Amino acid sequence: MRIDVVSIFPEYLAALDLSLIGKARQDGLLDLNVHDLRDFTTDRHRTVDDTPYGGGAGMVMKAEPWAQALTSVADAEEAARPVLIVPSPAGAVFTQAMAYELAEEKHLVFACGRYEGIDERVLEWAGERFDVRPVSLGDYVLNGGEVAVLAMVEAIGRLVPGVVGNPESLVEESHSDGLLEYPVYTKPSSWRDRGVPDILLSGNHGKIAQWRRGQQLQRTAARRPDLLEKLDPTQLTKADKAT
Ligand SMILES: COc1ccc(Cn2ccc3ccc(-c4cc(N)[nH]n4)cc32)cc1
Repeated sequence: MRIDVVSIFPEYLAALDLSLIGKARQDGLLDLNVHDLRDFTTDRHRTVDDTPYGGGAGMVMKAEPWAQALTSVADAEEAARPVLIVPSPAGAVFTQAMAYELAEEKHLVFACGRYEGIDERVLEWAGERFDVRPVSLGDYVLNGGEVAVLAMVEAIGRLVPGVVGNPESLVEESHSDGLLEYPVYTKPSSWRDRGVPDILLSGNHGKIAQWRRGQQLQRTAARRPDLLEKLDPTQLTKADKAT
């Protein structure tokens, strides 16, 4: 998978050189490139923003530098249009289902806005070359798109085959089956007078799986009842319903 990120703070994305995503880049599983939007300006001051039409506080990101930057990353030979993900407070909320879907794409481009956002005409213009997706990280306000891109690249990148050493670990995790994950424990078995649930020490893998599933359902009901309502009834077994 090829990933291009455009930002006026490319150093913000340095975290993508680390850990799992960093190793995937070294291994050639992710062809990840970060671009400085200011490299696509033509004036001496490398201007990327200006005052908003209609007035109001703050500045708006100018269209032309974005058009130059996006044109330079849109590989003309590509058969399918790359997906252009534009983090925005006004976007569709990013979910694990979206991460799975985007992990299938060959080329993702992320446009990190700042200030009060990007001139809307960029998203309209980009629609000819890209599958444009405004995406929100959640219902809270950030100062720009970079934090959202770090989160999305990690969530998507880890689903690309070969990135996570043991694909098994992707199966039983929060949101992969629509539920929150069960509690986990490790040595020592007694820590500051707190023990580990006996079932986990029993070696009875069937009972352990049953207990873990029950924990998932209890946690989801307590912390995220909205997820339970979304569950397809066929995803709940008779035993689940008895929990
Ligand atoms: C009109 O309201 C606002 C307009 C812009 C901003 C600052 N800003 C500029 C670019 C940008 C990109 C993404 C986000 C963002 C995404 C999520 N989930 N929260 N905030 C914020 C962003 C704040 C608020």
